[in-house]
Amino acid sequence: MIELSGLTKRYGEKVAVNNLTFTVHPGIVTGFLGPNGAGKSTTMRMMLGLDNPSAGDVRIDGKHYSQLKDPLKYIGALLDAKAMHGGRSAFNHLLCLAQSNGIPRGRVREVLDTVGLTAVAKKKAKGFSLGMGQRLGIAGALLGDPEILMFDEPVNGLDPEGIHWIRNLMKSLASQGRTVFVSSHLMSEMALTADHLVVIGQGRLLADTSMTDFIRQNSRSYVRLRSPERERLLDVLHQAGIPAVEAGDGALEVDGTASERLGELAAGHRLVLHELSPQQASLEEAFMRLTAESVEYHAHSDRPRSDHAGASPPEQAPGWGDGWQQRRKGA
Ligand SMILES: Nc1ncnc2c1ncn2[C@@H]1O[C@H](COP(=O)(O)OP(=O)(O)OP(=O)(O)O)[C@@H](O)[C@H]1O
Repeated sequence: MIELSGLTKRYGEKVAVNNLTFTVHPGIVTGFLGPNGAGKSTTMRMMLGLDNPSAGDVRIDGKHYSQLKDPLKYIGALLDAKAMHGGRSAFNHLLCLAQSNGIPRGRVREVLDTVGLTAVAKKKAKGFSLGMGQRLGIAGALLGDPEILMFDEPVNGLDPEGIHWIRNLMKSLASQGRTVFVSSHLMSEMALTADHLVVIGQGRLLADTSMTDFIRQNSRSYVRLRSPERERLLDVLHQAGIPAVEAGDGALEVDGTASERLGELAAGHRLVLHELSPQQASLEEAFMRLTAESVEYHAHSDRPRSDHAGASPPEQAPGWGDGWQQRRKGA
């Protein structure tokens, strides 16, 4: 596992990483999220001993990175796909890494095959596309067959087939009991890959929780109902003491009541329903809500809204009808 304790990095006045304490556990994929400049890469660099902490500590299986003998056998990382000697072939790049870490030559061919670069093994890395460079970086991470893997933006530049491949690779590495720590700005991809999330903003820890709990805690979940007898449905809900919100497209939205109960209530009153669908915000919405206050760099025309996926929508939010106002006033 990877253990961070009070990890801090200052660059002059700038506190890039601020007192981070969390543990990355084996057997699951842990996603590492944060807005631009939140401190993700700096944290990963310190995990790999590429930067020294200003304070605090990070340990890999109880040891500092510098104490690891043949570190590629403990932890493999993809940080920067371009961080390789462009004049070397893919094979020779990996061979150099292997030789400096006591890894047999045969393993180079294995990982080239795993990442699908066997056909271009003799080609110089400087001629590689972004996606090929990512694959070569991933091959380097896998080279020592390590128990811990760390990927910074691994799907950057990969085509859809490549994205699918890296997703399955990370899941299968975790299912083998390995520790997988991955950063990405692609929320839809992260939602499909990660079991657990660590979220930081302006260097500070904002969340360390399961994917399911993260979305539940940072978004609004509700049930959408549509009926050709909308007014009668509203009456039935009202009589049952269940507040409903008008969705704007003719549907009703109900917070805090399970879809099963709503379905049974409608059936009990012989009401036809055309829709009964539990809704959950996406990871992207939950992320934007949690990190809205921590976003440092944003375009003015697209300023993130702290209420984006709010459990308490704003009075003027589009799609929120009078029902919400009435419910709030009546609450
Ligand atoms: N060598 C450095 N010198 C000065 N400031 C730095 C240095 N490296 C990083 N920083 C600053 O530290 C902060 C965190 O940067 P970092 O690259 O770790 O963020 P990040 O979360 O990886 O961002 P992104 O998602 O944009 O890649 C930023 O404000 C950055 O400008």
